Amino acid sequence: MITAVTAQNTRGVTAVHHVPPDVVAAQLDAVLDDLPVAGVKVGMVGSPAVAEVIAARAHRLPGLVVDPVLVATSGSRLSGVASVRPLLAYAMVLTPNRDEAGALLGRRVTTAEEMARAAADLAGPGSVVVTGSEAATDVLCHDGAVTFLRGEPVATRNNHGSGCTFAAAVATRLAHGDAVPDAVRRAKEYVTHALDGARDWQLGGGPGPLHHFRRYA
Ligand SMILES: Nc1ncnc2c1ncn2[C@@H]1O[C@H](COP(=O)(O)OP(=O)(O)OP(=O)(O)O)[C@@H](O)[C@H]1O
Ligand SMILES: Cc1ncc(COP(=O)(O)O)c(N)n1
Repeated sequence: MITAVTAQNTRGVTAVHHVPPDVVAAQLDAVLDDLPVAGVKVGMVGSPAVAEVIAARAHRLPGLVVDPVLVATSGSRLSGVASVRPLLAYAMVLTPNRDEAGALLGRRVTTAEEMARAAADLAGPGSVVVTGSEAATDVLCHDGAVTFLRGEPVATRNNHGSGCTFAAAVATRLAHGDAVPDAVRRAKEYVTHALDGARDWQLGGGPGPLHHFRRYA
């Protein structure tokens, strides 16, 4: 589903065109009315009206992973908190990074303890992973239990879309029937592998992408 068209490269976002809510609704209905949807990942939403369109169909969106995209790594604002809030109650897994968790809670989320508290406070019926970016330690709150997921930090500047990749991989594993903790663990392994595969790429003047198809290379 296209919710917004962005003009961006490794250095920044230069334009955003928001797709009208009725067109987003039509895209969703076109798929839901015809195809067996097994998993869904929501990234940049763009407007509260589009969030409402998605929320109104939440009962038809299995394995819903919500990545509350607010600001691009390059610093450009992509969405407001009001465009994410209507979806929180429906997320099977919510995947904010520290800044996004902080914006949703209205407080600083920086340290490991703050990440753990944020994951617990954001978790409701669904689970939450607060991601730790280059430190590679994420915090999962699932079924009321908080777990630290320690990864292997990859020394690279190519991390454009690491959070989007992670959330999409979680949704994919859920669609394959994994339980949430397994889906999150496998998604993290995939992201680490994809980051490592693009470690030395020189693409553009800013942070480049991950090697999503490394296993097929
Ligand atoms: N340099 C790195 N080395 C290892 N793991 C990383 C690195 N950077 C990010 N990760 C992992 O990638 C996943 C996505 O988290 P991250 O915090 O980067 O998301 P994000 O900030 O929302 O990403 P983006 O906004 O760039 O899409 C997490 O599992 C995190 O630990
Ligand atoms: C459409 C869209 N969605 C998400 C991101 C966040 O990714 P990043 O933080 O790596 O810039 C982005 N830049 N653009």
